[in-house]
Amino acid sequence: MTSFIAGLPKVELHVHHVGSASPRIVAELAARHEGRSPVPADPAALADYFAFRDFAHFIEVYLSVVDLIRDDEDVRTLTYEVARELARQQVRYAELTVTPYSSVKRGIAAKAFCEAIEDARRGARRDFGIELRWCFDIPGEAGLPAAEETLRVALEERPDGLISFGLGGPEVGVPRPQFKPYFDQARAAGLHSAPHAGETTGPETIWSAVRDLDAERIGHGISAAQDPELMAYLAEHGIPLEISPTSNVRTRAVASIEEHPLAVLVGAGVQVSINSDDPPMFGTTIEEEYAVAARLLDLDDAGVAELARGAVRQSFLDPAGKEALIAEIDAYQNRA
Ligand SMILES: O=c1[nH]cnc2c1ncn2[C@@H]1O[C@H](CO)[C@@H](O)[C@H]1O
Repeated sequence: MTSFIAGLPKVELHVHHVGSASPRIVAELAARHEGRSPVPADPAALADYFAFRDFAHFIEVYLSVVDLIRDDEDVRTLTYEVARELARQQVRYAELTVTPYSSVKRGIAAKAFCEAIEDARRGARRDFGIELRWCFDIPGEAGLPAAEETLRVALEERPDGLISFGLGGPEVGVPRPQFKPYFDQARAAGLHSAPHAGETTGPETIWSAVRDLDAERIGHGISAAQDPELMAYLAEHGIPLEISPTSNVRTRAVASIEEHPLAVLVGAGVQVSINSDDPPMFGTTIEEEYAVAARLLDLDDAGVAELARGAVRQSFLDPAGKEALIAEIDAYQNRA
């Protein structure tokens, strides 16, 4: 199964930009800012630094890594290296969650930021054969000013790879309805709606994401498992959940892998994709997440291939791109 997963052509629908920086890259950036950052400059020390007490602690640590990214060259290198690591694991297409607000606030001009990620996108296609798209997310903890700025960068810069609009960060104390006008404008401009909801709060946040933000896909959404009516709604309306099992354990949203609700959601007919979220921070990879999902769902190789096909169908890729990827998965599964 491990080698089947390793060779399987895959897509990633929920993976954060800065959260994907490898320990080597994080340590290199930390060394440049030594004495001015809590992030250790030794890759070996990062594993301890990435042990999270709870979700709030995770966000605190995440933002300390964001703080290491100071100029557009950092953004270019980070993005290109993230793509290299995804492609190495046979990820053919990834929708990367990018938070322009965090970089603009730290002094990187929006235009330079967007040029850097677009350079990396073209370079990654040329050098690694991977297609990247962007989900620009509002960091929820920064509230409406962040929503305003994220929408402005999305609409004014409109990088070619931009495909969706998101909302991340903490959910407690960050009600979703306040973001409705921003999602409405993003949707009107042709962007897909893919907010986080129900990662650290209950099903009511997912209902709100669906009703107020017109969500077409939900980041995490695991608390839907507590609400049969919501699961039926998500199944009926074809609103998939982007699931990252290890992330939920590492941020302590779920007490243990055995208690992860993935099987409950799938049993209720909800569409799911399997994703890595912030792989080095959670000590995981997309390959490992597929292995965990196979265990939780008791899947054989054919079942795992079907998970990968489901993620392609749920992606915001164009129909021809989806068809090509599904054909590639079929060919891999049926290889001699
Ligand atoms: O699992 C996650 N849930 C919510 N936000 C996350 C997660 N991983 C990374 N971020 C990132 O946290 C920042 C602060 O809001 C945002 O940049 C968001 O993309």
